[in-house]
Amino acid sequence: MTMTDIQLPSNASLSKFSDGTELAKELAHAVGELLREVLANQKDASLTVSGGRSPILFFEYLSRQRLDWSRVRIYLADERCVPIQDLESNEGLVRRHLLKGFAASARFFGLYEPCGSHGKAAVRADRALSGLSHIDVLILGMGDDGHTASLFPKSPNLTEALCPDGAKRCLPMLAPDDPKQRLTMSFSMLRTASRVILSIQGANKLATLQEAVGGASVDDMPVRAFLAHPMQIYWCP
Ligand SMILES: O=C(O)[C@H](O)[C@@H](O)[C@H](O)[C@H](O)COP(=O)(O)O
Repeated sequence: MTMTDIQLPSNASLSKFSDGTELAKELAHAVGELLREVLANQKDASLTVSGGRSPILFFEYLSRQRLDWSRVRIYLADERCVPIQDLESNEGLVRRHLLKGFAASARFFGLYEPCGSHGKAAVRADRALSGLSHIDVLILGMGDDGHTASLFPKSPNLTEALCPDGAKRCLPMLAPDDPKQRLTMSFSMLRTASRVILSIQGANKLATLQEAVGGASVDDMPVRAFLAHPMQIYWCP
């Protein structure tokens, strides 16, 4: 499949990079620019990032961006219900690879704290997000199944989590692979983002994007919910 094969909606743009290093550098530069632009017009900026394996290099480069990080609030689009020390923890990932260098002075708001049950952890996170009225910059990833954040096809609560006007900011979700218990920002929370970048790597995800663009069911591929909104897509082989 060549890059020109994908017919994106008019509100989406696709940028191709030679490899993961170039993508990470360019994405970090672009996010740095976006945050500086927000901070030129607002007293602070909210950045919401996704976890997984591919953002690590992006986080490292983003931490080297020179801006007033003390005015940036960093949130997670989703989290695995594991201790921070667990290598699967997105909070652990952000603390190791992003909250350092110039970005060390940013304020970070984690999603997961052990509190008795998956449902209680989600209620706590939902309350903790009550101070987040809107997202200035949102970085999403995508799985081969078309999930984004932890909005997984077939997960319990998916219908509520995808409701555009849903009351909840965070819900408990189940991933098909371990750790299954996840917390995710809801679509109604994520859709407040003024600037959305989807960052994906590899041929499989390009094929998934093609499938997502070519279909309509958001339940089957939750990433579709975001394709109706302005979005930049960063991709490398
Ligand atoms: O916690 C997570 O796993 C992410 O938020 C998730 O939505 C991720 O972005 C995709 O699963 C892609 O993950 P990779 O970057 O590891 O392929």
